[in-house]
Amino acid sequence: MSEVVNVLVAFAVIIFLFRWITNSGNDSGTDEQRRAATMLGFRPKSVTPEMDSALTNFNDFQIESVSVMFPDIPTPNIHYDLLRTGNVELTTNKILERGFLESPPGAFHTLYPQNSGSSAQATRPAAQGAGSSSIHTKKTPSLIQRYHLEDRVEMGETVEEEKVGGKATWEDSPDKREASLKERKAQMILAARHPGGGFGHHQLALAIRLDLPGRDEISWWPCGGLKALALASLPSRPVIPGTVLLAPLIPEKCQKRRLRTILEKIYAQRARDVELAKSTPGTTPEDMRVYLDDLNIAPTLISFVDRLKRNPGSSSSSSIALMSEIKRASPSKGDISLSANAASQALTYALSGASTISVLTEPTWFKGTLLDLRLARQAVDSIPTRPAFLRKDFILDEYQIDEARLFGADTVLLIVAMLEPQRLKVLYEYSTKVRGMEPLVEVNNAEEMKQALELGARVIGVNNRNLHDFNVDMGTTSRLADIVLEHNKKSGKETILCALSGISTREDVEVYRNQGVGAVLVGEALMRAPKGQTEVFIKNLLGWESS
Ligand SMILES: O=C(O)c1ccccc1NCC(=O)[C@H](O)[C@H](O)COP(=O)(O)O
Repeated sequence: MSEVVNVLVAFAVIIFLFRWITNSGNDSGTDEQRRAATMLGFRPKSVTPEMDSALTNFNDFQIESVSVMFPDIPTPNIHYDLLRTGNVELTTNKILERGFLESPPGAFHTLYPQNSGSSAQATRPAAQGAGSSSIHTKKTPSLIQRYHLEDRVEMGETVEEEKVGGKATWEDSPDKREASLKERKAQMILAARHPGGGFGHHQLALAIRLDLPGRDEISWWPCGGLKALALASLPSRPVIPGTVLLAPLIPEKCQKRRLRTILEKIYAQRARDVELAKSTPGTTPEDMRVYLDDLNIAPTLISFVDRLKRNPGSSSSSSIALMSEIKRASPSKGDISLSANAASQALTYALSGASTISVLTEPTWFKGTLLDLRLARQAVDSIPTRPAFLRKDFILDEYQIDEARLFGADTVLLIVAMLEPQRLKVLYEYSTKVRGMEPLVEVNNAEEMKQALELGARVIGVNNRNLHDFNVDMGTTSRLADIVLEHNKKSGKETILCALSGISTREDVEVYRNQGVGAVLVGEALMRAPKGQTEVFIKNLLGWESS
């Protein structure tokens, strides 16, 4: 009997699933939505009309809401993330937690081409017909009206900022909690409104909404429930009154919490740099495609992996290759060698036996450029076994991989700590499959190492420097070396393990050599070698004196 019931239940579940799947297929929207889903690889969420707005397009409103709080984040990134989340709160949370949002893929720009006109135009899907956008014209009450604060405003009530910034207390009954919450909201509105006699309406509305993910959760929100206000205080241009007005409300501890690490700052700056380059005539993504695919004018490519296996010590059983870096400055050390000439430095490295020349092309913190890469490459181009060139940068977009190729790189750096797994995979595949370059995948711990191995990376660099706090721990590579050796043994693969950062002595190199490390990347120590002594320094460092 129970078997019959089981079969009936199973049958009912199958029918239900079948109907659900087929119905959701029917619901799956217009041709444009289906096309967008196919091109983006996920079904874009329609944007919900969740807040009052004088703006007529909800998409715009949501993007604008995030954008005023995070002017550092490029608008396309915000738009792309909102298509995934469909929700301002989820997107802002993501920015708070990670400090950045991924750049959208090329398909996004085809669907949502940038338009110099109104933001409404700029953010609407290209495929969408004029009549399909939502028009929201309803006149909405102000925050003062919505929270019934007219009388308090009339009476000239003021609220001290410190009072608002205090920690939320957990009241012992639902009624008291409700009342306390209501009062907190009222105080936030009054405090924000009072000093300047006005505030950025939708910004504050958003702050209040974010402050209440669920009534019962308020006591667990960070910073005493003022998370949203902390958002509004992130470094920004003070264009909207609410932004400057709200900033002083943030308790000091919250401000500290929200300080971004250097890696996050570099990411945000690089994302802006990429958007600028993409929108500059002559270097648009389409121009890059023409240079690389139609005209085929990128300098010739060599195999990074093969080149790493060849070095002045390759005849010995424990050979170790050198990746020598051109690095004028760094966030941790400031200026290192501002007068360095990339071309002459590259020639010296090549003649000293380097397998790879790593060129830092990041301008703001490292004082490098793509021109350095191009000239360094040109300086050694006639050497028959020239070193491979690594574009050492903070790669977050396929566009930078195209730039790298065009300026003469044979490989690019992909930093696991900086990229979401899916994005890392996309960039890895783009580099290998589309541009023919095996990247150097950088990791800093066992979790990231696992990710790099799952990716199938053939060259993995362990950075001894923690890019969030600059701490250099030379044992980092040593601790992770076994994972790679084990992986190689099991898989029969030959993943090359590289040690990055902090290497300056022969002893450093010897330790790694004995641990099966295949290459060391050295920057500062080489850049600081006395003039004319770089070649001697390298030969001594790698133990190549007799070669
Ligand atoms: O070098 C830094 O201060 C730094 C800070 C934040 C992100 C990256 C950073 N450096 C990039 C590197 O990984 C190094 O340039 C490279 O490994 C060489 O290191 P070193 O030999 O110590 O110059």
